[in-house]
Amino acid sequence: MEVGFLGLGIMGKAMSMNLLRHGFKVTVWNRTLSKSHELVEHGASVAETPAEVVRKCKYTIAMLSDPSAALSVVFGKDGILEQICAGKSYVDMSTVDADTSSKINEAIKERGGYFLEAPVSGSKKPAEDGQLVILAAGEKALYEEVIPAFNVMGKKSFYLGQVGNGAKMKLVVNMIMGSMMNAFSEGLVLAGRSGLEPSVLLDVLDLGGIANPMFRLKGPTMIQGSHSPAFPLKHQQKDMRLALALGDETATSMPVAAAANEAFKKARSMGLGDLDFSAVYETVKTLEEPSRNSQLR
Ligand SMILES: NC(=O)C1=CN([C@@H]2O[C@H](COP(=O)(O)OP(=O)(O)OC[C@H]3O[C@@H](n4cnc5c(N)ncnc54)[C@H](OP(=O)(O)O)[C@@H]3O)[C@@H](O)[C@H]2O)C=CC1
Ligand SMILES: O=CC(=O)O
Repeated sequence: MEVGFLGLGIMGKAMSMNLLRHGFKVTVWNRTLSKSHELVEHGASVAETPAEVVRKCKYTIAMLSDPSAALSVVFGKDGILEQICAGKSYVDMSTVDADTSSKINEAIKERGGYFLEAPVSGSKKPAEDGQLVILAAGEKALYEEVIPAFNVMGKKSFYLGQVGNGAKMKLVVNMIMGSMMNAFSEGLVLAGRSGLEPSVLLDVLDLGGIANPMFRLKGPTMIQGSHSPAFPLKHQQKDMRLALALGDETATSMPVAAAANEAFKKARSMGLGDLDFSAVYETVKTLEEPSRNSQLR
């Protein structure tokens, strides 16, 4: 199967590498050309524009940062719309909102093409290991056609119905994850400030009913103050923002998510946006400092 792949960031690089490893013929495009070099060493071809990828490939997959990137690659100069036509398909795996996905779907359908949204749950390591959870929605026939590619990139694919449902499911999941990360960060800080050993807290958590892979994976590095990016904090904040907008639309009160979003915004304002989203821990530590200092004075 020949596929195009747009966006070779943390996720796109790992996902396209998996496709190559499993025998897919892959043509890649990335805004910053240098990121395609490693893929080329592993057998990928490079295209100069998203339009060129679509011209060459029946199926084009995208993994881009946010709604504005997703829209510009479709609607911009040399974008997807310039070449999409009957018999060609576009699968956007970026995390965006339902409105963005719907705009893309309508434009592609107008030109006779097929569209599937398919955001993923799982981070850098699951992407490298082909263990993502794929949340697809849109053209059912296309979903069935691209299952071989999904099976390489993920451990489980869900088909969720009409376009928008994949985006919504992903935003709900990441809203929960971002809120959990904030509670976890506060717990680690609280433990330390209470004279407890944060590493022991990790052991206690891991044996109880709220044990989870995220605490297990991120806890030890967070304690060390190391936040090498697997899931960049700026993207987690984008997801909180989009989830809160979904909450606005559906009149869903989400005070916990709103507070978590503020913490991620604070972290971005501190210049931590390109670090892992676990860096919100540093914000919690900093926010605690003033009252702590005044107590010490
Ligand atoms: N990292 C993770 O753990 C996960 C991320 N996601 C989601 O996947 C998507 C990608 O994430 P990730 O790989 O981590 O992000 P990165 O920041 O590592 O990569 C973003 C990609 O988008 C491209 N891009 C950004 N803006 C534009 C633009 N205006 N036009 C064209 N290309 C653009 C970048 O190109 P360039 O190299 O030129 O900057 C890069 O290829 C996001 O939507 C994220 O929320 C979902 C699950 C897990
Ligand atoms: O979107 C991030 C993830 O880990 O899933």
